[in-house]
Amino acid sequence: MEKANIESSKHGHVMTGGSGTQSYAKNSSFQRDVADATKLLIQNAVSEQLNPRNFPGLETFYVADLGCSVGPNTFIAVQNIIDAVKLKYQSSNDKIPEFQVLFNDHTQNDFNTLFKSLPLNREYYASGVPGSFHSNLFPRASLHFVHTSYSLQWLSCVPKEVITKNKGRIYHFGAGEEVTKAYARQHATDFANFLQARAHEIVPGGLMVIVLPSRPNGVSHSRVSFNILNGIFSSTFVDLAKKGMIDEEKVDTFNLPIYPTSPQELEATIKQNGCFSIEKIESLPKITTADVPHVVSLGTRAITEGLIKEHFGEEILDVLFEHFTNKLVESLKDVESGLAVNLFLLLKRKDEDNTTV
Ligand SMILES: C[S@@+](CC[C@H](N)C(=O)[O-])C[C@H]1O[C@@H](n2cnc3c(N)ncnc32)[C@H](O)[C@@H]1O
Ligand SMILES: [Mg+2]
Repeated sequence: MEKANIESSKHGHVMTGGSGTQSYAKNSSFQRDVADATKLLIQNAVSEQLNPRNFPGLETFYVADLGCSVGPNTFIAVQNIIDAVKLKYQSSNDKIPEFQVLFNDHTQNDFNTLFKSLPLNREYYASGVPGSFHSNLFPRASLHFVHTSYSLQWLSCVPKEVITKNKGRIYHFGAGEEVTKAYARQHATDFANFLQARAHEIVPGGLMVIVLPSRPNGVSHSRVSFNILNGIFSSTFVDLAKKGMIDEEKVDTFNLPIYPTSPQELEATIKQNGCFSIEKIESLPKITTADVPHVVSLGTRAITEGLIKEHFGEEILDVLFEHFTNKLVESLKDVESGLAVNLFLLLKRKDEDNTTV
């Protein structure tokens, strides 16, 4: 029995490193548009919800970006946060603190590329923090602002029961209720662990912004663009297996550990955790990037090729993504006809006795 896909996600699957033509850095313009779309929301979040008086005499303001990858998007998000915090301190006549930014991702993330591309004129100290954000990464009550964008759709692992049930596809969409429910349960468990760790690390009155692809409440998975796209990606593998280019059994045992959750699912876990108040939960304005098949294909490759290489071998990558691009020429309209909802959540850490600060 193949176990590669569980084990690989245990070590943590990372985006394609470096700054070459197939790197995440060069193929994540959609995620950059998401970061740009959050600028105003972050500004409002800080202006309305961050109170410098909660941190009297603060010398250093700690910002963490979780699942930062290699840049440049993380630098955009971090700058948006720092600009907003400076503005808030200025307008309330409080002394502006220094900023320490903690860039987190899995251990295998290409932190070298991240460090080499740090903005030269940055107004913050930078450190890298390796490890999974599903567990504790920072000391108690040490963070003032946590940000995470397009990372919390990743599960810590493929749910065990899916390995044997999800034959003939690499994604939960279309696999039936049982498989989808297993993914939903895994996401809820992972998110609960994520929140527990952040509750330990974020200072009372500290803020957390979570941005992620999502499924609107009550909407079937089949109407969500994110799922339609991954469904087409999944059928690319099946086509290659039919042509004898990859092993059918390998397709059965391969599963993408990603799940677009709904506001309802997130809210239930946040309430259960009890340490955060939900200050905002809303959809981002629609990202209007013109989707072009080869751009979408390259973007998908920069995100998934590490996982695929490990399971199927490097030699299938070029032909797989060429076929995926060709399929998208026909079917990108199906993705575009679905609902593409990106969620913006603003949480605030309650006081030690769990009253809202
Ligand atoms: C699509 S990238 C998003 C990167 C960046 N935030 C952006 O918006 O461009 C998702 C990132 O989340 C990271 N990631 C996924 N699960 C993680 C975990 N459990 N702990 C830390 N990082 C994780 C991946 O390694 C990857 O770099
Ligand atoms: Mg499978």
